[in-house]
Amino acid sequence: MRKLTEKKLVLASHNAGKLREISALVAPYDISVISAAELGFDEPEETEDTFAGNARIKAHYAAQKSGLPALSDDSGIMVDGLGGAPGVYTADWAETENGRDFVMAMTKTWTMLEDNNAPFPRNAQFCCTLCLAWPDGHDEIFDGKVQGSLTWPMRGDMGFGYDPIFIPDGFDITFGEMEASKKHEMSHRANAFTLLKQCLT
Ligand SMILES: O=P(O)(O)OP(=O)(O)OP(=O)(O)OC[C@H]1O[C@@H](n2cnc3c(O)ncnc32)[C@H](O)[C@@H]1O
Ligand SMILES: [Mg+2]
Repeated sequence: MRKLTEKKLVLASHNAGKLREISALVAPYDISVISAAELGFDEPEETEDTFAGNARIKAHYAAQKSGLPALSDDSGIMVDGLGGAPGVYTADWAETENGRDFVMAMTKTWTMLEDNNAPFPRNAQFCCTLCLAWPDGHDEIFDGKVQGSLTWPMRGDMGFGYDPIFIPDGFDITFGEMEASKKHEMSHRANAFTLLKQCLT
């Protein structure tokens, strides 16, 4: 496993919620971060059908363009009652002509469960794959998950994406109602980051 010796890292994501969370996770280390958007990079097409495949595309693209190591995050929610969907296509489910609409995506997810008469609890897991890639083509991949169940109606305006309908196991609040510092202790992203820490110390 390669360690990060460089003190500067590109965050290869265009999602403001992820950037906030990843920046907070990296903050205790002596590493300065800059996002792909701040560097003016466009978003590469996510053409793979796995989290790791798309995480690799994003991290290698930013590492090549910047000449710096880059960290990407590919993530999504897998709903048991929908056979694991939307999974890798979680962001795609929110796409509209006018940009992403997560209220619409959450409504669609819940409506499909209702239509399927899915049993309760409506279990789901958030998955996150982090990819740390270097300009020479080397990469390290780390996976994290968090189990929980879906609830309706939506609750809370913290977090982002599908957070308002996801209750992590052992809690009675949604990620949308959870303080960021708490989410950073136990989210799919935090769990993947715990493994990635080996590269930072
Ligand atoms: O690809 P980048 O630029 O990183 O940003 P993105 O939003 O397109 O990210 P993904 O392609 O990985 O799509 C994952 C989607 O899954 C959702 N998601 C991932 N992590 C989440 C979290 O912690 N809370 C809520 N929703 C999350 C969120 O809506 C994302 O848009
Ligand atoms: Mg994306």
